[in-house]
Amino acid sequence: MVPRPLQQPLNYRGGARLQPADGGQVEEVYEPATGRVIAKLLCSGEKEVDLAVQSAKAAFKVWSQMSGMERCRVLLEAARIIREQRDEIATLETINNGKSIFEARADIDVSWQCLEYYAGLAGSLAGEHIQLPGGSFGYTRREPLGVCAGIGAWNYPFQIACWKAAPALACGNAMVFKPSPFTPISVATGQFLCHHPDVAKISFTGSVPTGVKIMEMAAKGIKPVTLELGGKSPLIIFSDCALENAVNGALMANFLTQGEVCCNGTRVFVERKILDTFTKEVVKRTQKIKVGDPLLEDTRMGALINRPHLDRVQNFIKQAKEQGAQVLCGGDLYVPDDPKLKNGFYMRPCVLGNCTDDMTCVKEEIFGPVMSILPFDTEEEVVERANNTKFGLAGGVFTRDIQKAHRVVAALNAGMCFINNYNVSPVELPFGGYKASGEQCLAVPGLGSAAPRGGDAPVSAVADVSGLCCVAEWIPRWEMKGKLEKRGCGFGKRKEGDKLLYI
Ligand SMILES: NC(=O)C1=CN([C@@H]2O[C@H](COP(=O)(O)OP(=O)(O)OC[C@H]3O[C@@H](n4cnc5c(N)ncnc54)[C@H](O)[C@@H]3O)[C@@H](O)[C@H]2O)C=CC1
Repeated sequence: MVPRPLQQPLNYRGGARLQPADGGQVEEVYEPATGRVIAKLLCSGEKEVDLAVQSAKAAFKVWSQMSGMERCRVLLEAARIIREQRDEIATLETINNGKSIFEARADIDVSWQCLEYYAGLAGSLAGEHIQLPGGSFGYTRREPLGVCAGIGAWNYPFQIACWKAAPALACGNAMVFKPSPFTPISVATGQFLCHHPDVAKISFTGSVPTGVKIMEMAAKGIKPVTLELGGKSPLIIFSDCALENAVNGALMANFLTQGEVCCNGTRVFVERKILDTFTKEVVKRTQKIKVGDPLLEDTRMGALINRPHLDRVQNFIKQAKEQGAQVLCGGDLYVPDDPKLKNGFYMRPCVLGNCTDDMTCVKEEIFGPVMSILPFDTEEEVVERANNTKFGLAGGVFTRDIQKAHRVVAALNAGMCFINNYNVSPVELPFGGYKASGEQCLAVPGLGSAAPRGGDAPVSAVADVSGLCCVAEWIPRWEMKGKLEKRGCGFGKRKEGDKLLYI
Protein backbone atom coordinates (compact mmCIF):
# COMPACT_ATOMS: atom_id res chain seq x y z
CA MET A 1 0.00 0.00 0.00
CA VAL A 2 2.11 2.89 -1.22
CA PRO A 3 0.16 6.07 -1.75
CA ARG A 4 1.57 8.29 -4.41
CA PRO A 5 3.05 11.39 -2.89
CA LEU A 6 1.07 14.51 -3.63
CA GLN A 7 2.78 16.07 -6.58
CA GLN A 8 0.61 19.15 -6.77
CA PRO A 9 -1.10 21.57 -4.39
CA LEU A 10 -4.58 20.51 -3.27
CA ASN A 11 -6.44 23.71 -4.04
CA TYR A 12 -7.95 23.92 -7.51
CA ARG A 13 -9.24 27.22 -8.84
CA GLY A 14 -9.31 29.04 -12.14
CA GLY A 15 -8.46 25.81 -13.94
CA ALA A 16 -5.19 25.16 -12.12
CA ARG A 17 -3.79 23.60 -8.95
CA LEU A 18 -2.45 26.36 -6.73
CA GLN A 19 -1.04 26.87 -3.28
CA PRO A 20 -3.35 28.95 -1.10
CA ALA A 21 -2.69 32.66 -1.37
CA ASP A 22 -2.84 33.02 2.40
CA GLY A 23 -3.59 31.00 5.50
CA GLY A 24 -0.65 28.74 5.10
CA GLN A 25 -0.89 26.83 8.37
CA VAL A 26 0.29 23.28 7.76
CA GLU A 27 -1.89 20.37 8.87
CA GLU A 28 -1.02 16.71 8.59
CA VAL A 29 -3.32 14.36 6.71
CA TYR A 30 -3.36 10.77 7.95
CA GLU A 31 -3.94 7.49 6.21
CA PRO A 32 -6.48 5.73 8.45
CA ALA A 33 -5.31 2.24 7.46
CA THR A 34 -1.73 2.78 8.63
CA GLY A 35 -1.91 5.85 10.84
CA ARG A 36 0.92 7.48 8.92
CA VAL A 37 1.04 10.99 7.54
CA ILE A 38 0.41 10.91 3.80
CA ALA A 39 0.27 14.60 3.06
CA LYS A 40 0.81 18.01 4.53
CA LEU A 41 -2.02 20.34 3.88
CA LEU A 42 -1.62 24.06 3.51
CA CYS A 43 -4.78 25.58 4.91
CA SER A 44 -6.66 28.31 3.08
CA GLY A 45 -7.38 31.72 4.56
CA GLU A 46 -9.80 34.54 3.83
CA LYS A 47 -7.88 35.80 0.81
CA GLU A 48 -7.81 32.36 -0.78
CA VAL A 49 -11.54 31.94 -0.21
CA ASP A 50 -12.15 35.30 -1.84
CA LEU A 51 -10.03 34.36 -4.86
CA ALA A 52 -11.96 31.09 -5.22
CA VAL A 53 -15.30 32.90 -5.02
CA GLN A 54 -14.18 35.56 -7.51
CA SER A 55 -13.02 32.83 -9.87
CA ALA A 56 -16.38 31.07 -9.55
CA LYS A 57 -18.16 34.37 -10.08
CA ALA A 58 -16.31 34.89 -13.34
CA ALA A 59 -17.14 31.33 -14.41
CA PHE A 60 -20.78 31.89 -13.49
CA LYS A 61 -21.09 34.69 -16.04
CA VAL A 62 -20.23 32.27 -18.82
CA TRP A 63 -21.73 29.08 -17.41
CA SER A 64 -25.12 30.57 -16.57
CA GLN A 65 -25.51 31.83 -20.12
CA MET A 66 -25.05 28.38 -21.61
CA SER A 67 -28.10 26.39 -22.58
CA GLY A 68 -29.05 23.34 -20.57
CA MET A 69 -27.94 21.11 -23.42
CA GLU A 70 -24.52 22.74 -23.46
CA ARG A 71 -24.16 22.26 -19.74
CA CYS A 72 -25.35 18.70 -20.18
CA ARG A 73 -22.46 17.94 -22.53
CA VAL A 74 -19.88 19.29 -20.11
CA LEU A 75 -21.32 17.31 -17.21
CA LEU A 76 -21.41 14.15 -19.30
CA GLU A 77 -17.78 14.68 -20.17
CA ALA A 78 -16.93 15.06 -16.49
CA ALA A 79 -18.83 11.84 -15.78
CA ARG A 80 -16.91 10.06 -18.52
CA ILE A 81 -13.54 11.16 -17.16
CA ILE A 82 -14.47 10.01 -13.65
CA ARG A 83 -15.73 6.70 -15.00
CA GLU A 84 -12.49 6.11 -16.86
CA GLN A 85 -10.41 6.92 -13.79
CA ARG A 86 -12.73 5.13 -11.42
CA ASP A 87 -10.22 2.66 -9.98
CA GLU A 88 -7.53 5.26 -9.46
CA ILE A 89 -9.91 7.68 -7.73
CA ALA A 90 -11.32 4.84 -5.61
CA THR A 91 -7.82 3.86 -4.49
CA LEU A 92 -7.09 7.43 -3.41
CA GLU A 93 -10.44 7.58 -1.64
CA THR A 94 -9.61 4.39 0.27
CA ILE A 95 -6.17 5.69 1.23
CA ASN A 96 -7.69 8.98 2.30
CA ASN A 97 -10.77 7.70 4.09
CA GLY A 98 -10.05 4.14 5.25
CA LYS A 99 -13.16 2.55 3.74
CA SER A 100 -12.76 -0.70 1.82
CA ILE A 101 -11.84 -0.47 -1.84
CA PHE A 102 -14.99 -2.45 -2.58
CA GLU A 103 -17.12 0.37 -1.18
CA ALA A 104 -14.95 3.16 -2.55
CA ARG A 105 -15.47 1.88 -6.10
CA ALA A 106 -19.22 1.95 -5.59
CA ASP A 107 -18.94 5.51 -4.25
CA ILE A 108 -17.12 6.61 -7.39
CA ASP A 109 -19.77 4.92 -9.51
CA VAL A 110 -22.40 6.85 -7.61
CA SER A 111 -20.47 10.03 -8.30
CA TRP A 112 -20.34 9.76 -12.07
CA GLN A 113 -23.90 8.46 -12.18
CA CYS A 114 -24.98 11.53 -10.27
CA LEU A 115 -23.30 13.78 -12.82
CA GLU A 116 -24.97 11.86 -15.63
CA TYR A 117 -28.36 12.09 -13.98
CA TYR A 118 -28.20 15.86 -13.60
CA ALA A 119 -26.69 16.24 -17.05
CA GLY A 120 -29.84 14.53 -18.28
CA LEU A 121 -32.04 16.99 -16.42
CA ALA A 122 -30.16 20.12 -17.42
CA GLY A 123 -31.64 20.33 -20.91
CA SER A 124 -35.23 20.10 -19.76
CA LEU A 125 -35.31 22.63 -16.93
CA ALA A 126 -38.09 25.02 -17.86
CA GLY A 127 -40.35 27.68 -16.43
CA GLU A 128 -44.11 27.92 -16.78
CA HIS A 129 -46.48 29.83 -18.98
CA ILE A 130 -49.49 31.12 -17.04
CA GLN A 131 -52.69 32.34 -18.68
CA LEU A 132 -54.17 35.55 -17.24
CA PRO A 133 -57.51 37.26 -17.92
CA GLY A 134 -58.10 39.03 -21.20
CA GLY A 135 -55.50 37.12 -23.14
CA SER A 136 -52.67 38.34 -20.96
CA PHE A 137 -50.12 35.89 -19.72
CA GLY A 138 -47.23 35.61 -17.34
CA TYR A 139 -44.32 33.28 -17.16
CA THR A 140 -41.74 32.00 -14.74
CA ARG A 141 -38.10 31.43 -15.51
CA ARG A 142 -35.71 29.09 -13.80
CA GLU A 143 -32.75 31.19 -12.86
CA PRO A 144 -29.55 30.10 -11.17
CA LEU A 145 -28.63 31.72 -7.89
CA GLY A 146 -24.97 32.46 -8.56
CA VAL A 147 -21.99 31.11 -6.67
CA CYS A 148 -22.97 28.34 -4.27
CA ALA A 149 -20.76 27.07 -1.47
CA GLY A 150 -20.55 23.34 -0.81
CA ILE A 151 -19.12 22.19 2.51
CA GLY A 152 -18.60 18.47 2.89
CA ALA A 153 -18.12 15.82 5.56
CA TRP A 154 -15.34 13.24 5.48
CA ASN A 155 -17.24 9.98 5.12
CA TYR A 156 -18.01 10.22 1.37
CA PRO A 157 -15.53 12.87 0.23
CA PHE A 158 -15.69 12.47 -3.53
CA GLN A 159 -19.34 11.52 -3.65
CA ILE A 160 -20.46 14.48 -1.55
CA ALA A 161 -18.53 16.83 -3.84
CA CYS A 162 -20.40 15.39 -6.84
CA TRP A 163 -23.78 15.32 -5.06
CA LYS A 164 -23.48 18.99 -4.37
CA ALA A 165 -21.84 20.12 -7.59
CA ALA A 166 -23.94 18.18 -10.11
CA PRO A 167 -27.36 19.77 -9.44
CA ALA A 168 -25.87 23.18 -8.82
CA LEU A 169 -24.01 23.12 -12.13
CA ALA A 170 -26.90 21.57 -14.05
CA CYS A 171 -29.02 24.55 -13.02
CA GLY A 172 -26.42 27.07 -14.14
CA ASN A 173 -24.81 27.89 -10.79
CA ALA A 174 -21.11 27.95 -10.04
CA MET A 175 -19.75 26.20 -6.96
CA VAL A 176 -16.89 26.53 -4.54
CA PHE A 177 -16.47 23.27 -2.67
CA LYS A 178 -14.65 22.83 0.63
CA PRO A 179 -13.89 19.27 1.73
CA SER A 180 -13.30 18.27 5.33
CA PRO A 181 -9.71 18.16 6.46
CA PHE A 182 -10.38 18.12 10.22
CA THR A 183 -8.55 21.29 11.14
CA PRO A 184 -9.40 24.49 12.95
CA ILE A 185 -8.27 26.44 9.93
CA SER A 186 -10.61 24.45 7.75
CA VAL A 187 -13.43 25.64 9.98
CA ALA A 188 -12.29 29.19 9.40
CA THR A 189 -12.23 28.45 5.67
CA GLY A 190 -15.86 27.30 5.94
CA GLN A 191 -16.79 30.40 7.87
CA PHE A 192 -15.18 32.71 5.32
CA LEU A 193 -17.17 30.95 2.62
CA CYS A 194 -20.46 31.23 4.50
CA HIS A 195 -19.96 34.91 5.24
CA HIS A 196 -18.71 35.85 1.78
CA PRO A 197 -21.09 38.41 0.25
CA ASP A 198 -20.81 36.81 -3.20
CA VAL A 199 -21.91 33.39 -2.01
CA ALA A 200 -25.60 33.00 -2.81
CA LYS A 201 -26.39 29.65 -1.21
CA ILE A 202 -24.78 27.15 1.14
CA SER A 203 -25.15 23.41 0.87
CA PHE A 204 -23.73 21.68 3.91
CA THR A 205 -23.19 18.08 4.92
CA GLY A 206 -21.94 17.45 8.41
CA SER A 207 -22.86 17.34 12.06
CA VAL A 208 -25.85 18.96 13.75
CA PRO A 209 -23.82 21.47 15.82
CA THR A 210 -22.00 22.71 12.72
CA GLY A 211 -25.30 22.75 10.82
CA VAL A 212 -26.70 25.11 13.46
CA LYS A 213 -23.71 27.42 13.02
CA ILE A 214 -24.09 27.34 9.23
CA MET A 215 -27.75 28.31 9.54
CA GLU A 216 -26.84 31.18 11.86
CA MET A 217 -24.20 32.45 9.45
CA ALA A 218 -26.56 32.06 6.48
CA ALA A 219 -29.28 33.94 8.33
CA LYS A 220 -26.98 36.95 8.68
CA GLY A 221 -26.62 37.12 4.89
CA ILE A 222 -30.21 35.94 4.25
CA LYS A 223 -28.85 33.05 2.20
CA PRO A 224 -30.74 29.83 1.56
CA VAL A 225 -29.18 26.71 3.02
CA THR A 226 -29.54 23.01 2.46
CA LEU A 227 -28.46 20.91 5.40
CA GLU A 228 -27.71 17.22 5.45
CA LEU A 229 -26.97 16.40 9.04
CA GLY A 230 -26.79 13.45 11.37
CA GLY A 231 -29.15 10.62 12.19
CA LYS A 232 -30.03 7.86 14.63
CA SER A 233 -32.37 5.92 12.44
CA PRO A 234 -34.66 3.08 13.53
CA LEU A 235 -34.64 -0.32 11.91
CA ILE A 236 -37.75 -2.32 12.81
CA ILE A 237 -37.65 -6.09 12.56
CA PHE A 238 -41.06 -7.76 12.85
CA SER A 239 -41.34 -11.44 13.75
CA ASP A 240 -42.90 -12.25 10.37
CA CYS A 241 -39.80 -11.06 8.46
CA ALA A 242 -37.65 -13.25 6.27
CA LEU A 243 -35.07 -13.70 8.99
CA GLU A 244 -31.96 -14.10 6.90
CA ASN A 245 -32.78 -11.03 4.86
CA ALA A 246 -33.48 -9.04 8.01
CA VAL A 247 -30.12 -10.04 9.44
CA ASN A 248 -28.43 -8.98 6.21
CA GLY A 249 -30.34 -5.72 6.34
CA ALA A 250 -29.22 -5.05 9.91
CA LEU A 251 -25.57 -5.59 8.90
CA MET A 252 -25.98 -3.34 5.87
CA ALA A 253 -27.71 -0.72 8.01
CA ASN A 254 -24.96 -0.64 10.62
CA PHE A 255 -21.58 -1.59 9.25
CA LEU A 256 -21.42 0.14 5.89
CA THR A 257 -18.32 2.39 5.76
CA GLN A 258 -17.32 1.30 9.28
CA GLY A 259 -20.67 2.65 10.51
CA GLU A 260 -19.70 6.16 9.44
CA VAL A 261 -22.92 6.72 7.49
CA CYS A 262 -25.50 9.35 8.42
CA CYS A 263 -28.56 7.29 7.45
CA ASN A 264 -27.50 4.04 9.13
CA GLY A 265 -30.24 2.22 11.07
CA THR A 266 -28.45 1.99 14.38
CA ARG A 267 -31.44 1.50 16.67
CA VAL A 268 -32.48 -2.02 15.77
CA PHE A 269 -35.92 -2.74 17.24
CA VAL A 270 -36.64 -6.47 17.22
CA GLU A 271 -40.03 -8.01 18.01
CA ARG A 272 -39.54 -9.90 21.23
CA LYS A 273 -40.75 -13.22 19.79
CA ILE A 274 -37.66 -13.44 17.58
CA LEU A 275 -35.24 -11.46 19.70
CA ASP A 276 -33.03 -14.39 20.68
CA THR A 277 -32.90 -16.02 17.26
CA PHE A 278 -32.30 -12.72 15.47
CA THR A 279 -29.63 -11.56 17.91
CA LYS A 280 -27.77 -14.86 17.78
CA GLU A 281 -27.69 -14.76 13.99
CA VAL A 282 -26.64 -11.09 13.84
CA VAL A 283 -23.78 -11.73 16.26
CA LYS A 284 -22.65 -14.78 14.31
CA ARG A 285 -22.59 -12.84 11.05
CA THR A 286 -20.98 -9.75 12.57
CA GLN A 287 -18.10 -11.83 13.88
CA LYS A 288 -17.45 -13.03 10.35
CA ILE A 289 -17.00 -9.54 8.87
CA LYS A 290 -13.45 -9.27 7.60
CA VAL A 291 -11.79 -6.22 9.11
CA GLY A 292 -8.40 -5.05 7.87
CA ASP A 293 -6.45 -3.54 5.02
CA PRO A 294 -9.05 -1.55 3.07
CA LEU A 295 -7.12 -1.94 -0.17
CA LEU A 296 -7.55 -5.72 -0.16
CA GLU A 297 -10.40 -7.00 -2.31
CA ASP A 298 -11.94 -9.23 0.35
CA THR A 299 -11.87 -6.68 3.18
CA ARG A 300 -15.36 -5.71 4.23
CA MET A 301 -14.52 -3.21 6.94
CA GLY A 302 -11.57 -0.85 6.88
CA ALA A 303 -10.27 1.71 9.35
CA LEU A 304 -12.15 4.52 11.08
CA ILE A 305 -11.31 8.02 9.95
CA ASN A 306 -8.81 9.00 12.66
CA ARG A 307 -7.62 8.33 16.19
CA PRO A 308 -9.84 10.89 17.97
CA HIS A 309 -12.91 9.49 16.24
CA LEU A 310 -11.92 5.92 17.11
CA ASP A 311 -11.49 6.99 20.75
CA ARG A 312 -14.89 8.68 20.64
CA VAL A 313 -16.57 5.51 19.36
CA GLN A 314 -14.77 3.47 22.03
CA ASN A 315 -16.04 5.87 24.67
CA PHE A 316 -19.61 5.37 23.52
CA ILE A 317 -19.16 1.62 24.01
CA LYS A 318 -17.62 2.10 27.45
CA GLN A 319 -20.48 4.37 28.45
CA ALA A 320 -23.02 1.87 27.08
CA LYS A 321 -21.54 -0.83 29.32
CA GLU A 322 -21.65 1.48 32.33
CA GLN A 323 -25.31 2.17 31.61
CA GLY A 324 -26.13 -1.55 31.50
CA ALA A 325 -25.80 -2.55 27.86
CA GLN A 326 -24.10 -5.83 27.09
CA VAL A 327 -21.42 -6.15 24.45
CA LEU A 328 -22.48 -9.23 22.51
CA CYS A 329 -19.51 -9.08 20.16
CA GLY A 330 -16.73 -6.78 19.00
CA GLY A 331 -16.25 -3.23 20.17
CA ASP A 332 -12.57 -3.78 20.93
CA LEU A 333 -9.63 -2.36 19.04
CA TYR A 334 -8.31 -4.51 16.24
CA VAL A 335 -4.67 -4.77 15.26
CA PRO A 336 -4.16 -6.45 11.88
CA ASP A 337 -1.34 -8.98 11.53
CA ASP A 338 0.30 -6.98 8.77
CA PRO A 339 2.93 -4.84 10.60
CA LYS A 340 2.43 -1.84 8.34
CA LEU A 341 -1.19 -1.60 9.53
CA LYS A 342 -0.44 -1.78 13.24
CA ASN A 343 -0.98 1.96 13.81
CA GLY A 344 -4.22 2.06 11.82
CA PHE A 345 -7.54 3.06 13.38
CA TYR A 346 -9.34 -0.29 13.47
CA MET A 347 -11.99 -1.76 15.72
CA ARG A 348 -14.18 -4.84 15.54
CA PRO A 349 -17.83 -4.23 14.65
CA CYS A 350 -19.91 -4.20 17.80
CA VAL A 351 -23.39 -5.48 18.69
CA LEU A 352 -24.94 -4.21 21.93
CA GLY A 353 -27.73 -6.11 23.68
CA ASN A 354 -29.77 -5.31 26.76
CA CYS A 355 -30.27 -1.78 25.47
CA THR A 356 -32.97 0.63 26.57
CA ASP A 357 -34.25 3.80 24.92
CA ASP A 358 -32.70 6.11 27.50
CA MET A 359 -29.11 4.94 27.01
CA THR A 360 -26.66 7.31 25.37
CA CYS A 361 -25.71 4.71 22.77
CA VAL A 362 -29.37 4.59 21.70
CA LYS A 363 -29.96 8.34 21.73
CA GLU A 364 -26.80 9.78 20.21
CA GLU A 365 -25.25 9.34 16.79
CA ILE A 366 -22.09 7.26 17.30
CA PHE A 367 -20.96 7.29 13.66
CA GLY A 368 -19.08 4.05 14.09
CA PRO A 369 -19.73 0.30 13.76
CA VAL A 370 -22.01 -0.06 16.78
CA MET A 371 -25.47 -1.64 16.59
CA SER A 372 -27.92 -1.33 19.49
CA ILE A 373 -30.61 -4.01 19.74
CA LEU A 374 -33.89 -3.13 21.46
CA PRO A 375 -36.85 -5.49 21.96
CA PHE A 376 -40.46 -4.42 21.32
CA ASP A 377 -43.91 -6.01 21.61
CA THR A 378 -46.41 -4.10 19.47
CA GLU A 379 -46.49 -2.08 16.26
CA GLU A 380 -47.96 0.95 17.99
CA GLU A 381 -45.28 0.86 20.65
CA VAL A 382 -42.39 0.51 18.24
CA VAL A 383 -43.55 3.35 15.99
CA GLU A 384 -43.79 5.66 18.97
CA ARG A 385 -40.34 4.67 20.22
CA ALA A 386 -38.83 4.86 16.73
CA ASN A 387 -40.07 8.44 16.37
CA ASN A 388 -38.93 9.45 19.83
CA THR A 389 -35.69 11.04 18.65
CA LYS A 390 -34.42 14.47 17.71
CA PHE A 391 -33.33 13.05 14.33
CA GLY A 392 -35.40 11.99 11.33
CA LEU A 393 -33.15 10.93 8.52
CA ALA A 394 -34.07 7.34 7.63
CA GLY A 395 -35.91 4.25 8.81
CA GLY A 396 -36.32 0.62 7.84
CA VAL A 397 -38.92 -2.11 8.26
CA PHE A 398 -38.55 -5.84 7.76
CA THR A 399 -41.80 -7.79 7.47
CA ARG A 400 -43.57 -10.05 5.01
CA ASP A 401 -46.81 -8.14 5.59
CA ILE A 402 -46.71 -5.47 2.90
CA GLN A 403 -49.66 -3.52 4.31
CA LYS A 404 -48.00 -3.34 7.68
CA ALA A 405 -44.76 -2.30 6.02
CA HIS A 406 -46.32 0.67 4.27
CA ARG A 407 -48.39 1.59 7.32
CA VAL A 408 -45.30 1.68 9.50
CA VAL A 409 -43.07 3.62 7.13
CA ALA A 410 -45.88 6.13 6.63
CA ALA A 411 -45.92 6.63 10.40
CA LEU A 412 -42.17 7.09 10.69
CA ASN A 413 -40.92 10.66 10.86
CA ALA A 414 -38.07 9.94 8.52
CA GLY A 415 -37.04 11.36 5.19
CA MET A 416 -36.07 8.03 3.66
CA CYS A 417 -37.59 4.67 4.41
CA PHE A 418 -36.64 1.19 3.30
CA ILE A 419 -38.82 -1.90 3.26
CA ASN A 420 -37.05 -5.25 3.45
CA ASN A 421 -33.88 -3.48 2.44
CA TYR A 422 -31.59 -0.75 3.69
CA ASN A 423 -29.17 1.93 2.50
CA VAL A 424 -30.33 1.75 -1.08
CA SER A 425 -30.26 5.28 -2.44
CA PRO A 426 -30.70 5.47 -6.20
CA VAL A 427 -29.85 8.85 -7.62
CA GLU A 428 -33.38 9.36 -8.89
CA LEU A 429 -34.73 9.54 -5.34
CA PRO A 430 -34.52 12.39 -2.87
CA PHE A 431 -32.13 12.08 0.04
CA GLY A 432 -32.75 14.01 3.22
CA GLY A 433 -34.48 14.05 6.56
CA TYR A 434 -36.82 15.54 9.10
CA LYS A 435 -36.12 17.44 12.32
CA ALA A 436 -32.46 17.77 13.37
CA SER A 437 -31.40 15.67 10.39
CA GLY A 438 -31.77 18.91 8.63
CA GLU A 439 -33.13 18.65 5.16
CA GLN A 440 -34.72 21.71 3.72
CA CYS A 441 -36.36 20.65 0.55
CA LEU A 442 -38.55 21.81 -2.22
CA ALA A 443 -40.43 19.49 -4.46
CA VAL A 444 -39.52 20.10 -8.05
CA PRO A 445 -42.34 19.47 -10.48
CA GLY A 446 -41.14 17.44 -13.33
CA LEU A 447 -38.04 16.33 -11.51
CA GLY A 448 -39.65 13.79 -9.29
CA SER A 449 -39.67 14.91 -5.70
CA ALA A 450 -36.16 16.13 -5.87
CA ALA A 451 -34.80 18.36 -3.20
CA PRO A 452 -32.18 20.99 -3.73
CA ARG A 453 -28.75 19.99 -2.57
CA GLY A 454 -26.25 22.06 -4.32
CA GLY A 455 -27.77 25.38 -5.10
CA ASP A 456 -30.95 26.22 -6.83
CA ALA A 457 -32.94 28.85 -8.53
CA PRO A 458 -35.13 31.16 -6.51
CA VAL A 459 -38.00 31.19 -8.92
CA SER A 460 -37.88 27.58 -9.76
CA ALA A 461 -36.37 25.51 -7.05
CA VAL A 462 -34.07 22.94 -8.31
CA ALA A 463 -32.64 19.72 -8.69
CA ASP A 464 -31.61 17.43 -6.11
CA VAL A 465 -28.91 15.06 -5.77
CA SER A 466 -29.21 11.76 -4.22
CA GLY A 467 -26.64 9.26 -3.52
CA LEU A 468 -26.85 6.32 -5.75
CA CYS A 469 -26.00 2.99 -4.35
CA CYS A 470 -25.03 0.69 -7.09
CA VAL A 471 -27.61 -1.80 -6.00
CA ALA A 472 -26.48 -4.81 -7.93
CA GLU A 473 -23.02 -4.47 -6.50
CA TRP A 474 -23.86 -3.39 -3.03
CA ILE A 475 -26.20 -6.08 -2.08
CA PRO A 476 -23.92 -9.08 -2.51
CA ARG A 477 -21.65 -7.45 0.01
CA TRP A 478 -23.94 -8.60 2.76
CA GLU A 479 -25.33 -11.31 0.59
CA MET A 480 -28.74 -9.74 0.71
CA LYS A 481 -31.26 -11.64 -1.26
CA GLY A 482 -33.19 -10.18 -4.07
CA LYS A 483 -30.64 -7.89 -5.64
CA LEU A 484 -32.16 -5.56 -8.18
CA GLU A 485 -35.72 -6.69 -7.87
CA LYS A 486 -35.68 -5.54 -4.27
CA ARG A 487 -35.50 -2.00 -5.51
CA GLY A 488 -39.24 -2.15 -5.84
CA CYS A 489 -39.50 -2.27 -2.08
CA GLY A 490 -37.92 1.03 -1.27
CA PHE A 491 -39.40 4.45 -1.45
CA GLY A 492 -38.41 7.98 -0.75
CA LYS A 493 -40.55 10.32 1.25
CA ARG A 494 -40.39 14.02 0.72
CA LYS A 495 -43.03 15.40 3.00
CA GLU A 496 -46.31 14.25 4.37
CA GLY A 497 -48.74 13.53 1.61
CA ASP A 498 -46.05 13.61 -1.02
CA LYS A 499 -44.46 10.23 -1.16
CA LEU A 500 -42.59 8.88 -4.02
CA LEU A 501 -42.99 5.23 -4.66
CA TYR A 502 -40.54 3.69 -7.00
CA ILE A 503 -40.76 0.42 -8.75
N1 LIG B 1 -27.27 13.74 6.14
C1 LIG B 1 -26.26 13.47 5.34
O1 LIG B 1 -26.42 13.38 4.13
C2 LIG B 1 -24.88 13.25 5.89
C3 LIG B 1 -24.56 13.66 7.16
N2 LIG B 1 -23.31 13.47 7.68
C4 LIG B 1 -23.06 13.89 9.07
O2 LIG B 1 -21.77 14.49 9.15
C5 LIG B 1 -21.22 14.28 10.45
C6 LIG B 1 -19.78 13.84 10.33
O3 LIG B 1 -19.07 14.70 9.50
P1 LIG B 1 -18.01 15.77 10.08
O4 LIG B 1 -17.10 16.11 8.96
O5 LIG B 1 -17.42 15.26 11.35
O6 LIG B 1 -18.94 17.00 10.42
P2 LIG B 1 -18.51 18.46 10.86
O7 LIG B 1 -19.78 19.18 11.12
O8 LIG B 1 -17.50 18.45 11.92
O9 LIG B 1 -17.78 19.07 9.57
C7 LIG B 1 -18.40 19.13 8.30
C8 LIG B 1 -17.74 20.22 7.46
O10 LIG B 1 -17.99 21.49 8.01
C9 LIG B 1 -16.78 22.21 8.18
N3 LIG B 1 -16.98 23.09 9.32
C10 LIG B 1 -16.84 22.78 10.63
N4 LIG B 1 -17.15 23.85 11.38
C11 LIG B 1 -17.53 24.85 10.53
C12 LIG B 1 -17.97 26.19 10.70
N5 LIG B 1 -18.10 26.74 11.91
N6 LIG B 1 -18.27 26.91 9.61
C13 LIG B 1 -18.18 26.37 8.37
N7 LIG B 1 -17.75 25.11 8.14
C14 LIG B 1 -17.43 24.36 9.21
C15 LIG B 1 -15.73 21.12 8.35
O11 LIG B 1 -14.43 21.58 8.07
C16 LIG B 1 -16.22 20.11 7.35
O12 LIG B 1 -15.84 20.45 6.03
C17 LIG B 1 -22.11 13.25 11.09
O13 LIG B 1 -22.95 13.84 12.05
C18 LIG B 1 -22.94 12.70 9.95
O14 LIG B 1 -24.15 12.19 10.33
C19 LIG B 1 -22.34 12.88 6.96
C20 LIG B 1 -22.61 12.44 5.68
C21 LIG B 1 -23.90 12.57 5.06
